[in-house]
Amino acid sequence: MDPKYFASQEGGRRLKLSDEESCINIRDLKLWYGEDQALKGIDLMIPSRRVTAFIGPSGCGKSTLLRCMNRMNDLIDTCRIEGKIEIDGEDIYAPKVDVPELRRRVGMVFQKPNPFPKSIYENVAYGLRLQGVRDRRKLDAVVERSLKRAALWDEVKDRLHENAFGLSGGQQQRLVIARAVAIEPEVLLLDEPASALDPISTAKIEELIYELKNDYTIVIVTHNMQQAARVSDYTAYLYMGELIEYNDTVSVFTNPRKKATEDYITGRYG
Ligand SMILES: Nc1ncnc2c1ncn2[C@@H]1O[C@H](COP(=O)(O)OP(=O)(O)OP(=O)(O)O)[C@@H](O)[C@H]1O
Repeated sequence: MDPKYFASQEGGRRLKLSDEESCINIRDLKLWYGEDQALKGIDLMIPSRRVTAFIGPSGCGKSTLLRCMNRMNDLIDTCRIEGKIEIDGEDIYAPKVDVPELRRRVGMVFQKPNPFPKSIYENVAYGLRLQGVRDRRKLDAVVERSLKRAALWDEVKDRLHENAFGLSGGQQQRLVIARAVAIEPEVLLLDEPASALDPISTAKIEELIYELKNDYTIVIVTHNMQQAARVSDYTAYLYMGELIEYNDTVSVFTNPRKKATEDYITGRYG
């Protein structure tokens, strides 16, 4: 793969995990759905204000691992977790943790855009209204700023009060990202955010991810190897619930340490 494709090559410098400031620390994380173990002792440090991609074959545990980071797996009755996840040094599974507040800090965007059946404006203002913000000028400012952050403002500024379902799929996904950033999270978890979109919308989402990493720690699950190479600074390759390889994206794609990683990224797997 041509090095110019790699976001992490910007400015010709190679990123190094050991130089990074840690945002999320995962230690010996094990997870079961009933009797089935989906994560088998994951150790991973996710750096601040970088993009980290999870890649690996279907069923290897990418989404499960992502969902652990804002405790979305709490919603699954059969799910049991051992090990530790710290965000900014705080154990997110400690009993005192306020889970809704954790989910405000750690926003999530899914594969299929899921705007609420409300206007564009109200979708973005939603989180602030939940927090009790009533001041119209403040809401207006946050809606505008968030839509600009999500590179959607110019396309929707004249129809803010129309229903969000009138937007295209790609616009809806950017709206969902605007809704997530409106409440100022620290981390954005993106679970295959572009896999339901056409190539032009996908390119817009990728550009957006590139912009957003200045302000947020981003973790993205993707099936698309080119996408992982294009958008991420670091790549983790998972296989059957284990972390096989984790390094800066250029190294993983051009000089993987493990044969299993090489087989997967070159398409020789399966
Ligand atoms: N809610 C659930 N209940 C039971 N088992 C689950 C649940 N969610 C996932 N699993 C199982 O856990 C394992 C890991 O699934 P997960 O969705 O995390 O993998 P993935 O790598 O994200 O896959 P894909 O790329 O297909 O989305 C799989 O064996 C899956 O069947």
